[in-house]
Amino acid sequence: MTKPGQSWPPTDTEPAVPHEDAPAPGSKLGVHYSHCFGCGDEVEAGLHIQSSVAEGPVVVSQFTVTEAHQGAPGLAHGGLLACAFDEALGSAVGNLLRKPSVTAKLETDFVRPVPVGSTLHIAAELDGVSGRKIYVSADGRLDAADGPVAVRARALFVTVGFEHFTTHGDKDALHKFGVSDKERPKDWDINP
Ligand SMILES: CCCCCCCC/C=C\CCCCCCCC(=O)SCCNC(=O)CCNC(=O)[C@H](O)C(C)(C)COP(=O)(O)OP(=O)(O)OC[C@H]1O[C@@H](n2cnc3c(N)ncnc32)[C@H](O)[C@@H]1OP(=O)(O)O
Repeated sequence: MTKPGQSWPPTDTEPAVPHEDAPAPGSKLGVHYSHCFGCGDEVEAGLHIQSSVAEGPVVVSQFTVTEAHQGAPGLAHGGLLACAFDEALGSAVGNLLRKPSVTAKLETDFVRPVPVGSTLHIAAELDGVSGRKIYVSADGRLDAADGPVAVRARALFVTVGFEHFTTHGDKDALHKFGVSDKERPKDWDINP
């Protein structure tokens, strides 16, 4: 998406201001969908990422690499690491801005190998908003919040209407996300 040295975000943006109903710093974030490969508790070989809100427009997540996540023997698969970042970045966008949004572009830099048994500490920060476009980036550190950086990611999310999920996915998507028609206009900004 961006070459080394190119500025980020790649366009003029407004600051990303958390929604007034966004969970407060310190809040633990629950599973957004039990069958989500990133966070769902009903996906046995999933990533089981756990996230919470930090200070600033930041969400911190932990992902522990298991044998189910290998590429090379004893090492995490790069595509699964990208998946972990998609989830962590999406969690920051969805929970802080409370706008239904999807990943349009995801860029990852793999800086160090990530062994099975290690825990990635991912800090995802909202970098700016330009209309429907939300720019967000993250660092993943090995085994501690101040450990060495193993993976970096940058992404563009694009805000969509809830019909994106009900039209292209499951007609009961809203219900499965735990978003009721009644709360939707108040709690979710769907007309950016
Ligand atoms: C999941 C949300 C749940 C919500 C409710 C519960 C919340 C719980 C809280 C939180 C947890 C969430 C955790 C989830 C984590 C995982 C997220 C994923 O993996 S999502 C699946 C993968 N992504 C897709 O399947 C998208 C497929 N693509 C599309 O549907 C479309 O292409 C879409 C919507 C991205 C854009 O299509 P258009 O027709 O609506 O809009 P156009 O005009 O094409 O794009 C808008 C702007 O974005 C730019 N843009 C679009 N794609 C771009 C790209 N690849 N690179 C650069 N710019 C791009 C365009 O140039 C345009 O910019 P200009 O307004 O003209 O300045």
